[in-house]
Amino acid sequence: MTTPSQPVIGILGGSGLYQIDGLTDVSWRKVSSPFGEPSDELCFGTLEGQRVVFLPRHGRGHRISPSELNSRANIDALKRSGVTDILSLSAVGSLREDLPPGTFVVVDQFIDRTFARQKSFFGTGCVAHVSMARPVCTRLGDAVMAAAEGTDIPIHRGGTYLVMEGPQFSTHAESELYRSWKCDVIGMTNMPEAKLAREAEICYATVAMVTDFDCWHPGHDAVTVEQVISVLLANAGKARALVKRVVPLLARHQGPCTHGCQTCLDTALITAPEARDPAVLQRLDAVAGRVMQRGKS
Ligand SMILES: CSC[C@H]1O[C@H](OP(=O)(O)O)[C@H](O)[C@@H]1O
Ligand SMILES: Nc1ncnc2[nH]cnc12
Repeated sequence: MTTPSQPVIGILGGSGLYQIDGLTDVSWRKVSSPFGEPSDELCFGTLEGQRVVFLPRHGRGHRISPSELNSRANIDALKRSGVTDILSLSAVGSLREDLPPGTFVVVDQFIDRTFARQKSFFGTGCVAHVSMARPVCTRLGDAVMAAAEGTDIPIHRGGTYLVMEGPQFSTHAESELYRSWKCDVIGMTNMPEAKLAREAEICYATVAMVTDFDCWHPGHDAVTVEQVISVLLANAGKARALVKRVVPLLARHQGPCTHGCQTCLDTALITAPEARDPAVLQRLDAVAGRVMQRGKS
Protein backbone atom coordinates (compact mmCIF):
# COMPACT_ATOMS: atom_id res chain seq x y z
CA MET A 1 0.00 0.00 0.00
CA THR A 2 1.40 3.38 -0.99
CA THR A 3 1.76 5.88 1.84
CA PRO A 4 1.63 9.61 1.19
CA SER A 5 5.41 9.89 1.71
CA GLN A 6 6.03 7.48 -1.15
CA PRO A 7 6.19 8.75 -4.70
CA VAL A 8 3.27 8.32 -7.04
CA ILE A 9 4.67 7.99 -10.52
CA GLY A 10 3.11 9.67 -13.50
CA ILE A 11 4.14 8.65 -16.99
CA LEU A 12 3.60 10.95 -19.94
CA GLY A 13 3.81 8.75 -23.00
CA GLY A 14 4.83 10.43 -26.22
CA SER A 15 4.60 9.43 -29.87
CA GLY A 16 4.24 5.65 -30.13
CA LEU A 17 3.53 5.18 -26.43
CA TYR A 18 -0.20 5.10 -25.94
CA GLN A 19 -0.26 2.37 -23.29
CA ILE A 20 2.04 0.78 -20.73
CA ASP A 21 2.76 -2.97 -20.60
CA GLY A 22 2.26 -5.00 -17.46
CA LEU A 23 -0.13 -2.61 -15.68
CA THR A 24 -2.65 -4.38 -13.44
CA ASP A 25 -5.83 -3.04 -11.77
CA VAL A 26 -6.17 -0.76 -14.76
CA SER A 27 -8.87 1.85 -14.90
CA TRP A 28 -9.07 4.73 -17.37
CA ARG A 29 -10.78 7.65 -15.66
CA LYS A 30 -11.68 11.17 -16.69
CA VAL A 31 -10.03 13.73 -14.44
CA SER A 32 -11.48 17.23 -14.70
CA SER A 33 -9.23 20.25 -14.51
CA PRO A 34 -10.04 23.97 -14.21
CA PHE A 35 -7.48 24.45 -16.99
CA GLY A 36 -9.55 22.54 -19.55
CA GLU A 37 -9.46 19.08 -21.03
CA PRO A 38 -6.45 16.80 -20.51
CA SER A 39 -5.29 14.92 -23.62
CA ASP A 40 -7.26 11.82 -22.62
CA GLU A 41 -8.61 9.95 -19.66
CA LEU A 42 -5.86 9.05 -17.21
CA CYS A 43 -4.91 5.41 -16.85
CA PHE A 44 -4.60 4.38 -13.20
CA GLY A 45 -2.91 1.09 -12.46
CA THR A 46 -0.31 -0.86 -10.58
CA LEU A 47 3.09 -1.67 -12.01
CA GLU A 48 5.55 -3.85 -10.11
CA GLY A 49 3.42 -3.26 -7.01
CA GLN A 50 3.46 0.54 -7.30
CA ARG A 51 0.73 3.02 -8.11
CA VAL A 52 1.24 4.50 -11.54
CA VAL A 53 -0.78 7.06 -13.49
CA PHE A 54 -0.28 7.04 -17.24
CA LEU A 55 -1.35 9.71 -19.71
CA PRO A 56 -0.75 9.45 -23.46
CA ARG A 57 0.40 12.97 -24.23
CA HIS A 58 -1.24 13.21 -27.64
CA GLY A 59 -4.27 11.13 -26.60
CA ARG A 60 -4.97 7.57 -27.68
CA GLY A 61 -4.73 7.46 -31.47
CA HIS A 62 -2.37 10.48 -31.45
CA ARG A 63 -5.14 13.03 -32.00
CA ILE A 64 -3.51 16.17 -30.60
CA SER A 65 -0.81 18.20 -32.30
CA PRO A 66 2.11 19.57 -30.19
CA SER A 67 0.89 23.21 -30.32
CA GLU A 68 -2.60 22.15 -29.27
CA LEU A 69 -1.60 20.05 -26.29
CA ASN A 70 -3.23 21.40 -23.16
CA SER A 71 -0.18 20.85 -20.98
CA ARG A 72 -1.71 22.88 -18.15
CA ALA A 73 -4.67 20.51 -17.98
CA ASN A 74 -2.40 17.46 -18.30
CA ILE A 75 -0.10 18.49 -15.45
CA ASP A 76 -2.95 19.75 -13.28
CA ALA A 77 -4.83 16.45 -13.75
CA LEU A 78 -1.72 14.46 -12.80
CA LYS A 79 -1.23 16.65 -9.72
CA ARG A 80 -4.89 16.16 -8.75
CA SER A 81 -4.34 12.42 -9.07
CA GLY A 82 -1.60 12.55 -6.45
CA VAL A 83 1.36 12.27 -8.84
CA THR A 84 4.67 13.38 -7.28
CA ASP A 85 7.08 12.40 -10.05
CA ILE A 86 6.64 12.57 -13.83
CA LEU A 87 8.64 10.51 -16.25
CA SER A 88 8.24 11.98 -19.71
CA LEU A 89 8.91 9.70 -22.66
CA SER A 90 9.51 11.52 -25.91
CA ALA A 91 10.56 10.93 -29.49
CA VAL A 92 13.29 13.35 -30.60
CA GLY A 93 15.57 14.08 -33.52
CA SER A 94 19.32 14.01 -32.92
CA LEU A 95 21.55 17.01 -33.54
CA ARG A 96 24.74 15.01 -32.92
CA GLU A 97 26.47 12.32 -34.92
CA ASP A 98 27.27 10.37 -31.75
CA LEU A 99 23.60 10.18 -30.69
CA PRO A 100 22.23 7.97 -33.48
CA PRO A 101 18.63 6.73 -33.80
CA GLY A 102 17.87 4.23 -31.04
CA THR A 103 19.82 6.18 -28.40
CA PHE A 104 18.00 7.24 -25.22
CA VAL A 105 19.07 10.60 -23.78
CA VAL A 106 18.26 11.61 -20.21
CA VAL A 107 18.29 15.32 -20.98
CA ASP A 108 19.21 17.89 -18.36
CA GLN A 109 18.52 21.18 -20.13
CA PHE A 110 15.98 22.68 -22.49
CA ILE A 111 15.87 25.64 -24.83
CA ASP A 112 12.29 26.71 -25.23
CA ARG A 113 11.59 28.11 -28.72
CA THR A 114 7.84 27.56 -28.53
CA PHE A 115 5.62 30.62 -28.91
CA ALA A 116 1.99 29.54 -29.25
CA ARG A 117 1.32 27.88 -25.90
CA GLN A 118 0.02 28.69 -22.45
CA LYS A 119 3.14 28.46 -20.35
CA SER A 120 2.12 29.11 -16.76
CA PHE A 121 -0.55 28.24 -14.23
CA PHE A 122 0.03 31.65 -12.67
CA GLY A 123 -0.67 35.14 -14.03
CA THR A 124 -2.60 38.29 -13.23
CA GLY A 125 -4.24 37.73 -9.85
CA CYS A 126 -1.47 35.51 -8.57
CA VAL A 127 2.00 35.95 -10.03
CA ALA A 128 4.79 33.46 -9.42
CA HIS A 129 8.32 33.02 -10.72
CA VAL A 130 9.88 29.59 -10.28
CA SER A 131 13.49 28.80 -11.09
CA MET A 132 14.12 26.77 -14.24
CA ALA A 133 17.91 26.85 -13.89
CA ARG A 134 17.88 23.09 -13.37
CA PRO A 135 14.75 22.03 -15.20
CA VAL A 136 14.85 18.30 -14.51
CA CYS A 137 15.01 16.30 -11.31
CA THR A 138 18.37 14.67 -10.62
CA ARG A 139 16.83 12.04 -8.32
CA LEU A 140 14.54 10.90 -11.11
CA GLY A 141 17.37 10.96 -13.66
CA ASP A 142 19.55 8.87 -11.34
CA ALA A 143 16.78 6.27 -11.10
CA VAL A 144 16.44 6.09 -14.89
CA MET A 145 20.18 5.58 -15.31
CA ALA A 146 20.20 2.88 -12.63
CA ALA A 147 17.23 1.16 -14.27
CA ALA A 148 19.02 1.07 -17.63
CA GLU A 149 22.07 -0.65 -16.16
CA GLY A 150 22.40 -4.22 -17.37
CA THR A 151 19.99 -3.65 -20.30
CA ASP A 152 20.95 -3.26 -23.95
CA ILE A 153 19.51 0.26 -24.10
CA PRO A 154 22.10 2.73 -25.39
CA ILE A 155 21.56 5.53 -22.89
CA HIS A 156 23.33 8.85 -22.51
CA ARG A 157 23.13 11.09 -19.44
CA GLY A 158 22.83 14.80 -20.07
CA GLY A 159 21.97 16.89 -23.08
CA THR A 160 20.03 19.91 -24.22
CA TYR A 161 16.62 19.40 -25.80
CA LEU A 162 15.59 22.20 -28.17
CA VAL A 163 11.81 22.54 -28.10
CA MET A 164 10.49 23.90 -31.40
CA GLU A 165 6.90 24.95 -32.06
CA GLY A 166 6.25 22.58 -34.95
CA PRO A 167 4.28 20.80 -36.16
CA GLN A 168 6.49 21.06 -39.25
CA PHE A 169 10.01 19.68 -38.83
CA SER A 170 12.86 22.22 -38.93
CA THR A 171 14.47 23.80 -41.94
CA HIS A 172 18.07 22.91 -42.67
CA ALA A 173 19.17 26.39 -41.53
CA GLU A 174 17.30 26.02 -38.22
CA SER A 175 18.77 22.59 -37.65
CA GLU A 176 22.29 23.98 -38.20
CA LEU A 177 21.51 26.95 -35.93
CA TYR A 178 20.49 24.64 -33.09
CA ARG A 179 23.63 22.58 -33.65
CA SER A 180 25.72 25.75 -33.44
CA TRP A 181 24.00 26.40 -30.09
CA LYS A 182 25.29 22.99 -28.94
CA CYS A 183 21.81 21.55 -28.60
CA ASP A 184 21.76 17.76 -28.60
CA VAL A 185 18.22 16.73 -29.47
CA ILE A 186 15.12 18.36 -30.87
CA GLY A 187 11.42 17.82 -30.25
CA MET A 188 8.13 19.68 -29.97
CA THR A 189 6.56 18.78 -26.65
CA ASN A 190 8.64 19.08 -23.51
CA MET A 191 8.03 22.80 -23.10
CA PRO A 192 6.02 24.19 -21.47
CA GLU A 193 5.38 20.76 -19.92
CA ALA A 194 8.60 20.85 -17.83
CA LYS A 195 7.89 24.43 -16.71
CA LEU A 196 4.38 23.51 -15.64
CA ALA A 197 5.56 20.41 -13.77
CA ARG A 198 7.98 22.64 -11.87
CA GLU A 199 5.21 25.13 -11.05
CA ALA A 200 3.08 22.24 -9.82
CA GLU A 201 6.01 21.08 -7.62
CA ILE A 202 6.23 17.74 -9.42
CA CYS A 203 9.64 16.19 -10.11
CA TYR A 204 10.11 15.85 -13.87
CA ALA A 205 12.60 14.02 -16.05
CA THR A 206 12.61 13.12 -19.72
CA VAL A 207 13.85 10.10 -21.53
CA ALA A 208 14.33 11.48 -25.03
CA MET A 209 14.39 8.63 -27.53
CA VAL A 210 16.19 9.41 -30.76
CA THR A 211 14.26 8.46 -33.89
CA ASP A 212 16.21 10.36 -36.59
CA PHE A 213 19.04 12.78 -37.35
CA ASP A 214 16.73 15.72 -38.08
CA CYS A 215 17.63 17.25 -41.47
CA TRP A 216 21.21 18.46 -40.93
CA HIS A 217 22.79 15.05 -41.46
CA PRO A 218 24.53 14.52 -44.81
CA GLY A 219 23.25 10.93 -44.83
CA HIS A 220 19.62 11.97 -45.44
CA ASP A 221 17.97 15.27 -46.15
CA ALA A 222 14.54 15.26 -44.65
CA VAL A 223 12.78 13.75 -41.69
CA THR A 224 9.61 11.86 -42.46
CA VAL A 225 6.93 10.56 -40.13
CA GLU A 226 7.31 7.14 -41.78
CA GLN A 227 11.01 7.03 -40.90
CA VAL A 228 10.36 8.32 -37.37
CA ILE A 229 7.67 5.71 -36.76
CA SER A 230 9.77 2.74 -37.80
CA VAL A 231 12.47 3.63 -35.23
CA LEU A 232 9.89 4.72 -32.71
CA LEU A 233 8.27 1.28 -32.59
CA ALA A 234 11.57 -0.32 -31.60
CA ASN A 235 12.24 2.49 -29.10
CA ALA A 236 8.78 2.10 -27.57
CA GLY A 237 9.43 -1.56 -26.69
CA LYS A 238 12.63 -0.58 -24.92
CA ALA A 239 10.91 2.34 -23.19
CA ARG A 240 8.26 0.02 -21.77
CA ALA A 241 10.97 -2.31 -20.43
CA LEU A 242 12.77 0.69 -18.91
CA VAL A 243 9.60 1.95 -17.23
CA LYS A 244 9.05 -1.47 -15.64
CA ARG A 245 12.54 -1.34 -14.17
CA VAL A 246 12.47 2.28 -13.07
CA VAL A 247 9.16 2.24 -11.18
CA PRO A 248 10.35 -0.01 -8.31
CA LEU A 249 13.51 2.10 -7.99
CA LEU A 250 11.49 5.30 -7.73
CA ALA A 251 9.21 3.69 -5.18
CA ARG A 252 12.18 3.32 -2.84
CA HIS A 253 12.46 7.11 -2.57
CA GLN A 254 11.24 8.24 0.81
CA GLY A 255 10.16 11.77 1.54
CA PRO A 256 10.22 14.80 -0.71
CA CYS A 257 12.87 15.34 -3.34
CA THR A 258 15.97 16.94 -1.83
CA HIS A 259 16.63 18.97 -4.99
CA GLY A 260 13.78 21.33 -4.21
CA CYS A 261 11.39 20.40 -7.05
CA GLN A 262 8.59 19.71 -4.56
CA THR A 263 9.02 22.89 -2.55
CA CYS A 264 9.82 25.45 -5.24
CA LEU A 265 6.70 27.55 -4.61
CA ASP A 266 8.02 28.41 -1.14
CA THR A 267 10.02 31.21 -2.73
CA ALA A 268 8.10 31.89 -5.94
CA LEU A 269 4.89 33.76 -5.15
CA ILE A 270 5.20 37.53 -5.44
CA THR A 271 1.59 38.77 -5.32
CA ALA A 272 0.75 39.92 -1.80
CA PRO A 273 -1.83 37.61 -0.16
CA GLU A 274 -4.37 40.46 0.11
CA ALA A 275 -3.93 41.31 -3.59
CA ARG A 276 -4.54 37.79 -4.86
CA ASP A 277 -7.66 37.20 -6.94
CA PRO A 278 -9.88 34.56 -5.27
CA ALA A 279 -11.06 33.24 -8.65
CA VAL A 280 -7.46 32.70 -9.74
CA LEU A 281 -6.61 31.06 -6.42
CA GLN A 282 -9.53 28.72 -6.77
CA ARG A 283 -8.17 27.12 -9.92
CA LEU A 284 -4.72 26.86 -8.35
CA ASP A 285 -6.10 24.56 -5.63
CA ALA A 286 -4.20 21.49 -6.81
CA VAL A 287 -1.08 23.11 -8.24
CA ALA A 288 -0.43 25.51 -5.37
CA GLY A 289 -2.69 24.21 -2.62
CA ARG A 290 0.29 23.39 -0.42
CA VAL A 291 1.46 27.01 -0.22
CA MET A 292 -2.00 28.58 -0.32
CA GLN A 293 -2.92 26.74 2.88
CA ARG A 294 -0.06 28.34 4.76
CA GLY A 295 -0.93 31.09 7.18
CA LYS A 296 -4.66 30.30 7.00
CA SER A 297 -5.05 28.79 10.47
C1 LIG B 1 5.99 11.68 -34.68
S1 LIG B 1 7.44 12.65 -34.64
C2 LIG B 1 7.02 14.21 -33.99
C3 LIG B 1 6.37 14.22 -32.63
O1 LIG B 1 7.02 13.29 -31.75
C4 LIG B 1 7.46 13.96 -30.60
O2 LIG B 1 6.41 13.96 -29.63
P1 LIG B 1 6.54 13.32 -28.17
O3 LIG B 1 7.50 14.15 -27.38
O4 LIG B 1 5.17 13.39 -27.60
O5 LIG B 1 7.05 11.90 -28.37
C5 LIG B 1 7.77 15.34 -31.14
O6 LIG B 1 7.95 16.30 -30.16
C6 LIG B 1 6.61 15.59 -32.06
O7 LIG B 1 5.47 16.01 -31.35
N1 LIG C 1 13.60 15.71 -36.06
C1 LIG C 1 12.62 15.97 -35.20
N2 LIG C 1 12.25 17.26 -34.98
C2 LIG C 1 11.26 17.53 -34.08
N3 LIG C 1 10.60 16.60 -33.41
C3 LIG C 1 10.93 15.33 -33.60
N4 LIG C 1 10.46 14.21 -33.05
C4 LIG C 1 11.13 13.18 -33.59
N5 LIG C 1 12.05 13.62 -34.49
C5 LIG C 1 11.95 14.96 -34.50
